[in-house]
Amino acid sequence: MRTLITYCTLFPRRTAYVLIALLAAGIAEGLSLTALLPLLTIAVGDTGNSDIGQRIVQVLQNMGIEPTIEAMLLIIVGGMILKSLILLIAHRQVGYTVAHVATSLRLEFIGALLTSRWQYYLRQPMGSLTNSVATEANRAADGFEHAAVVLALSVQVLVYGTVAMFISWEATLISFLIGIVMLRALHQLIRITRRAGAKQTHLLRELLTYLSDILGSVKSLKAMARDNVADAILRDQTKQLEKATRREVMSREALTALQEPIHATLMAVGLYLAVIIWGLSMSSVMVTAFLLIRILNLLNKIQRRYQHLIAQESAYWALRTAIDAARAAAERTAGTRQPTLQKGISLRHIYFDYGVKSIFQDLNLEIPVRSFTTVSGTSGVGKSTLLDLLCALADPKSGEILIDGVSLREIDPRDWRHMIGYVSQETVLLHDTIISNILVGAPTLGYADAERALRQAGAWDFVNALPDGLQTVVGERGGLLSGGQRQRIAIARALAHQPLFLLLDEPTSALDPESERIVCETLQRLARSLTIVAVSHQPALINAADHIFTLSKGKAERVHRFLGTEDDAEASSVPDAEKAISTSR
Ligand SMILES: Nc1ncnc2c1ncn2[C@@H]1O[C@H](COP(=O)(O)OP(=O)(O)OP(=O)(O)O)[C@@H](O)[C@H]1O
Repeated sequence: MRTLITYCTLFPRRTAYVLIALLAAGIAEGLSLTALLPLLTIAVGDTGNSDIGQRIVQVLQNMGIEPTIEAMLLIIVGGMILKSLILLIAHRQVGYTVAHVATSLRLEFIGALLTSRWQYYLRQPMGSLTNSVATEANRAADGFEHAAVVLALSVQVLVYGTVAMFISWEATLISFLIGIVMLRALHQLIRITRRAGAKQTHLLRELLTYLSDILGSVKSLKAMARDNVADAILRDQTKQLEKATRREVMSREALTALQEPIHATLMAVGLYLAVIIWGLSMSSVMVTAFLLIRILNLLNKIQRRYQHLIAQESAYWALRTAIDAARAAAERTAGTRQPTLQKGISLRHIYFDYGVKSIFQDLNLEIPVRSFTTVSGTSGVGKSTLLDLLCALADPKSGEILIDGVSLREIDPRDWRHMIGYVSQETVLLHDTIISNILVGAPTLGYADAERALRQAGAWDFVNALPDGLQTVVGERGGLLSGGQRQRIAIARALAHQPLFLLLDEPTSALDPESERIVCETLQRLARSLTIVAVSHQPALINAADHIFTLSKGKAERVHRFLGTEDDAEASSVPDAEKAISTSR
């Protein structure tokens, strides 16, 4: 019931349209049925025994309609056609609304997720997110459809009930009482459906979470013939899902199967009361019986539809919880100062931790503009975290990051990020063309920007040599390209919108020496007009930088280039910076 009310309050206008249309349809149907009585009375020549029959005949005569069989039949058929037309409009409205519900839930979830804090986003399993967008949004929208039908059927029950009341209030009352008893008696099956639906929602999430994890590392598992472990787990989860689905099917079918015999028994009792106990006229009994069958049928239908709604409701609530959690983790949008990058970036007394794990303690770092800075350090020391702080994906626990002297806290993170080009450590490309991968999220850019960015990243020659050039589809996660090619496409993506601040996390780790040389030269050239910070272990890249820092014990240490004797310099085939770094360690 809570879901039913929630749907109505979430989409009040659309629910109201649907209900008005269905109410009109119910009235049309009710009106055409009342014409049955005079039709029957005329057919059996029994007008004298039926009050209601006489009254309707009189009303029709007042309207200038002679109550002939033909006229009655026309009224019934006309009413039914009108009803069908109204139902068509109503059902179309329901269909459109169902699509709208799915779309708005999806957009709400995606919107909440994309504006959530990076640390929250990181903790979400990919499979669970895709399941929410695909499966849960659809199931929740199906739930809305069932809710709308439950409401519409309830309206129809009211219409029928009202019509039936005029004919025999006793029979109507009895049939409602009987209907309520039936609904209560079969409610246990609804409970089973609710549990089975919730189980399916939970299992679908687990299954898709596991599946997407496995698909992410399927190559290494396959190479070691260990994919059968994944197979076994996926099989087990799929079987459990089937079990839950069977339970839902069983309870649904049991409800339908039990409704029929109970219905027939109750009808027999109803007829007995009407004919034998109350001694109603034959025509009234026939119409009453007809109306009672309709009422009980409608009540049965309501219960069946309600059961469908209950089977889907857990998907809606799971999605709602996910949306609310993402909203609660929304990243700050406060900050009104417009960022500039004319002077430099300063990190002052930065403290940062991931819960119990402390990463930075009193970190201080100066990054001058139009320069190339590299940061190195042992694995896990916090190099990527430093980049996260610089692009405001993480906030320091204390201390300040100053952009041209303005605290990053006073700047809207999105305004700041518009000025940033970022190359992540793991190069994951979209399953799309090279040009789409480069221009993604930047609709104002075009072919010329992509070509310039590819040239800057030293990737133009290999892309141009491909049969489809920029239109080459790179495959799942860019799998049809080599690691080095992927990395250069990622660098081109970061350069496409001509950022002022370029952040690179191990940008040359997958490159051959020649490609690395090209990228280093590119970065040195770019550093004349923009500010670059690269995290790297690669001697060539470190050596190409203007400023070199190492991270150690939560602090940054400036590494000065080794200024040895001429002999030392000549002997140095290992990059100077690397020597200096190893000396400083
Ligand atoms: N979201 C997170 N939640 C908790 N701990 C994290 C999170 N991200 C990173 N860490 C931990 O913080 C430490 C620093 O991680 P970070 O990725 O910044 O290191 P790194 O120096 O870039 O390492 P590598 O060179 O191996 O990439 C690591 O020990 C890591 O396990």
